[in-house]
Amino acid sequence: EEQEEDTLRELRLFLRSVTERLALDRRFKAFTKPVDIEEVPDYCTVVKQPMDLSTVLTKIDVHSYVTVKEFLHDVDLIWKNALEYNPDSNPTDRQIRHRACALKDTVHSIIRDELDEDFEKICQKIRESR
Ligand SMILES: O=C(C1CCC1)N1C[C@@H]2C[C@H]3C[C@@H](O)[C@@H](O)[C@]2(C1)O3
Repeated sequence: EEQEEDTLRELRLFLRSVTERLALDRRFKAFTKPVDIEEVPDYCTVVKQPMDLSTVLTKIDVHSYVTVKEFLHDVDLIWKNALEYNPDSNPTDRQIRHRACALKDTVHSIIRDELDEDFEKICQKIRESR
């Protein structure tokens, strides 16, 4: 009902605010756009579900997320994909993994600091009802 749409509108505003902060952080520039599969032809053979911050913003706007948990699942994909595709001990891979870990830790810290657990509980009830 209308109250549910009010809740989901507030969820989208919160998720946009979090995602935009991440996208503005220079450490996370490599995560802002999809990996260019013309530049990296084997990427899709290694990474089964590519994800990036611009895709997360699009998913917010098309109402793909009904809970913060679903949003965090996608941001965690960005982190896991980066570790999976860049596992080696060379400085480039290490820098990507360091930044991926910072992305994951930063988003979880923002959520812990700014999300009311009762709000997420209401979102979960809406998700279970659909
Ligand atoms: O995994 C990624 C992105 C970094 C986080 C997401 N890429 C795979 C390629 C390997 C490495 C160096 C460049 O070849 C560049 O194309 C990529 C992009 O970085």
